[in-house]
Amino acid sequence: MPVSRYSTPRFNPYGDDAPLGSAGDWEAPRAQGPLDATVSLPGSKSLTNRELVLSALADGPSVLRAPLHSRDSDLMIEALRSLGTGIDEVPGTGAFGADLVVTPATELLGSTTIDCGLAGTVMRFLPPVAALALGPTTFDGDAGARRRPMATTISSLRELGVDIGDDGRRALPFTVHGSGRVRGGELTIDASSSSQFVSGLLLSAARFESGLRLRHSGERLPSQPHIEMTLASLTARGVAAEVDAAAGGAGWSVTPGPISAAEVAIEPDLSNAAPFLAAALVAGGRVTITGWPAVTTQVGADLMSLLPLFGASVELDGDRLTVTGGDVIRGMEIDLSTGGELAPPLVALAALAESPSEITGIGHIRHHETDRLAALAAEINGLGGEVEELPDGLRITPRPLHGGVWHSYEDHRMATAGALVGLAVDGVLVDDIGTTSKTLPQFPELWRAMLAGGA
Ligand SMILES: O=C(O)C1=C[C@@H](OP(=O)(O)O)[C@@H](O)[C@H](O)C1
Ligand SMILES: C=C(OP(=O)(O)O)C(=O)O
Repeated sequence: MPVSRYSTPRFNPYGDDAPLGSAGDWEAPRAQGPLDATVSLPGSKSLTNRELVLSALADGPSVLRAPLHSRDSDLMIEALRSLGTGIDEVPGTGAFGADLVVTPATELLGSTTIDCGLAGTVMRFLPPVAALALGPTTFDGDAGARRRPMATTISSLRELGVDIGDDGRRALPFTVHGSGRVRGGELTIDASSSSQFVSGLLLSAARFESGLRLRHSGERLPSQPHIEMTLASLTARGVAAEVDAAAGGAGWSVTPGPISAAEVAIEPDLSNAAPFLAAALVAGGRVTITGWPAVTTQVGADLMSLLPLFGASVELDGDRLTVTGGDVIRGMEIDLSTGGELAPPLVALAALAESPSEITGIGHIRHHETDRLAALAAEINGLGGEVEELPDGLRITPRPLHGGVWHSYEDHRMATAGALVGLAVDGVLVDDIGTTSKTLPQFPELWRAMLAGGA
């Protein structure tokens, strides 16, 4: 199995008792005063990995401009290549590496093993693609990936007539025995633990013989903007994909037909902007992110309304978004069900606020890279904080924090949340800052440049 340039060492957070200051810990820099920084960020993980999949299924070669290059996008590229897709690097138009030319395979071929790492987008978006390939494709990933929910992907494909072996598996590893065709049709699934179950099916559905009429039936549907992103990416490539009005917002249909080749410019990752923008609240001063899109389906755009709730002021000037910290960080009550991936930095902010907060609607983030509710509570409480786990969120009562090891749990957003706390607290040691390579390998440099007032 190819080893990604961005692989981080395997690490069991629950077994680790590394002493303070052990080799590999990253001393989170303290802010020395108010910030005045401009930061440019690499491309969106969610957009890059969707466009890679759609390009591989398209009717001709596509070009991705300024795509993300990180562990998650590397894994997606390697997986699609191993199914026969041509993916070539050409000189980049962005500041963060090569552009990509994606040439679809004449016929997708299985007989391969796909390493999903810890990438939800790889493990949920590619099994339907493997079903369209000829031959067996085995999916596996990190130890943490084997704990992430996959039952809905497996049962969906089985209901659409795809052979996934008969060993009753509900998680990685499993093998999709692709026959080169998927029947498609009507399907009802429970996507309450991840919107990626919906997106994964929709992305391939135009290539199913009957397309797909999909419904969600379950107690909640998290991360709906990510489903809107999937629909928008499909329609931009000429696919008839829409919300099924009859299903009250919890149904979608995709008509069978070609997926157009396209030249697509990938927007900067607005969710990765969260710790940088939140830094202006923690340290004071202001942080500007460049390349902020005027129109986007990225849930990170919600930071424009979320950060003012904590006391920031926000100004969009052309494509530059500036967040300026207020006198204090205010605590607040928010339902974050649409943007669970923004929870780690916002919980870190809440721990540094002047009054308590409750962040709810995010029970599903127990199934992200790690159980983020448990991890955030453990790490903040480990530094003297008071965070209580709720069934679907966290209650955060700010307390004076002290230094110590902040565990990353192989979770990029846990690592960056530790960096945010470390801006305000002496002696915070993030044990695995390298895990930010999942979506933002440049994080340590960009963070130091932000503190130095750089770009
Ligand atoms: O489709 C996507 O690109 C994503 C969907 C969301 O997943 P969940 O619905 O599992 O939260 C989000 O949290 C994740 O970071 C990326
Ligand atoms: C939940 C996340 O990732 P994944 O795409 O692996 O689900 C995330 O990036 O916050």
